[in-house]
Amino acid sequence: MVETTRDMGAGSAARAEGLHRAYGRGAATVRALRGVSVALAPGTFTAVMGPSGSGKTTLLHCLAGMDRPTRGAVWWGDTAVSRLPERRLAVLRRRRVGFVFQAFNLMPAMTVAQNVELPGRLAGERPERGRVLEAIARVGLAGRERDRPGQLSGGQQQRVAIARALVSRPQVLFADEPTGALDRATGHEILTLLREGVDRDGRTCVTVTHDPVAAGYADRVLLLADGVVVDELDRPTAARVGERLSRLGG
Ligand SMILES: Nc1ncnc2c1ncn2[C@@H]1O[C@H](COP(=O)(O)OP(=O)(O)OP(=O)(O)O)[C@@H](O)[C@H]1O
Repeated sequence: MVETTRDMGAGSAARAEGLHRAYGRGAATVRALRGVSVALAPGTFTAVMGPSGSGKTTLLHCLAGMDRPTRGAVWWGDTAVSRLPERRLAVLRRRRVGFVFQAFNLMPAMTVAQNVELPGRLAGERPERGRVLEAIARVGLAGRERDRPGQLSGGQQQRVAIARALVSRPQVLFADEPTGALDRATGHEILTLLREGVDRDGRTCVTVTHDPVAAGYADRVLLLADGVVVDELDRPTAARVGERLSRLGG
């Protein structure tokens, strides 16, 4: 197991210390994470890879405050996320992190702008029109604010989902296989957009992917197997990632 201690401590945008996450009880217990420690330096792009069932989504959900570890701690800057009561966590999560899913998860009856506004509205806030338009423009969809998701291509729908995640100006953007439902060329556009957010806006980005080419957009790849980090690659190329993955049987 590789302990990624290099960036530990203050200064990380987010970090996990000794994360364990078990599902179920007794003989049926699944140990999805078995002691994962990772630190995400601000303004970096990390790809999380590994065989199916290795714990990638569980790690992302724990780091994003969407799931609670059974043991261990998650930090966003100086804030101990895993100890926050649910309501405070919900408020902080909306301000500090964004999340993008493989399946876009847009509301089909709502317009692009309404989808982007939705998280704020659900939190009882009045949408700031300027911020909403800025987020939509940032993902290259200026002028499409009144369209419904059904009028957009898959790649454009994922852009809307990214705008929705970015409207609160989060420090960390988590993406779980954001290109998994897209063809390669469209996936490339989405990854370029995520990369630009890191390079231009200084955002921290973490993405789960099965695709070595997608991992090549990241600064660092973490390889998971059986709930632990087994390897780490800096400045990955698709070829090197593919080679390491095949060693893992993933
Ligand atoms: N809510 C849950 N209840 C029970 N078991 C779960 C739950 N979520 C995940 N697991 C189990 O935890 C393990 C890790 O799952 P996880 O989804 O994190 O893996 P993954 O690496 O993201 O897999 P994939 O690449 O297939 O999406 C798997 O054995 C999975 O079946």
